[in-house]
Amino acid sequence: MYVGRFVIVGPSVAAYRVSSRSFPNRKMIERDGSLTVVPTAEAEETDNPYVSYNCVRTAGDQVVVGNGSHVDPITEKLELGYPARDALAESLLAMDYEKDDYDTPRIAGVVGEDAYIGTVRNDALLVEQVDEPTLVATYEKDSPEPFAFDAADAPSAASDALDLDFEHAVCAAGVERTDEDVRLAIENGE
Ligand SMILES: NC(=O)c1ncn([C@@H]2O[C@H](COP(=O)(O)O)[C@@H](O)[C@H]2O)c1NC=O
Repeated sequence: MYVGRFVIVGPSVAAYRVSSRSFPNRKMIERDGSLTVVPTAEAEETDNPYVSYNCVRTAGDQVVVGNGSHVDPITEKLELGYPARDALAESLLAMDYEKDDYDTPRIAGVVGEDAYIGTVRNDALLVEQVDEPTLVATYEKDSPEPFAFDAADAPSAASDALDLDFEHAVCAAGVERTDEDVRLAIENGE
């Protein structure tokens, strides 16, 4: 099954995976504590505005994951003290679904003392508190649903997400939050 990009919120572990039919030549890099999706050296030039972005950012002891540029305003609102529910709902609604050929939804998660997951589609805005591993994807599985995911730390969250049996895996990020710190990991595919 092809579900496109997906987010899993654990609730103290999270993962974000890029799966892509159209833009497979991408990888994640770490910059100043953020993870960014960028083209690989082999990638053809594109003017698609949705395929390179910060996919993981930290705001104090909270971490934001998502499939596009909405990760930035969500992070900035958390830094201003907005509750995670409101930061997600306001940013997703303001930026809305992607204006591409598929009306691709925006998906995101926040890991913190409380954890949330959300999506904005062309027919819905959904933001939910998470207390068990929960997945939302851009296609097919496009409403948050419980999902068996038992990764215990950031590296295994990234590698387990990359290995999940959904088509066209490209790269994945893992997040682990403890009371002491936040850890991030990257797993880039072949
Ligand atoms: N975030 C991403 O990594 C990403 N990759 C592709 N898209 C969008 O989704 C469309 C479909 O891509 P694909 O056929 O790879 O699923 C692309 O034309 C692009 O508008 C993305 N936008 C949202 O998921």
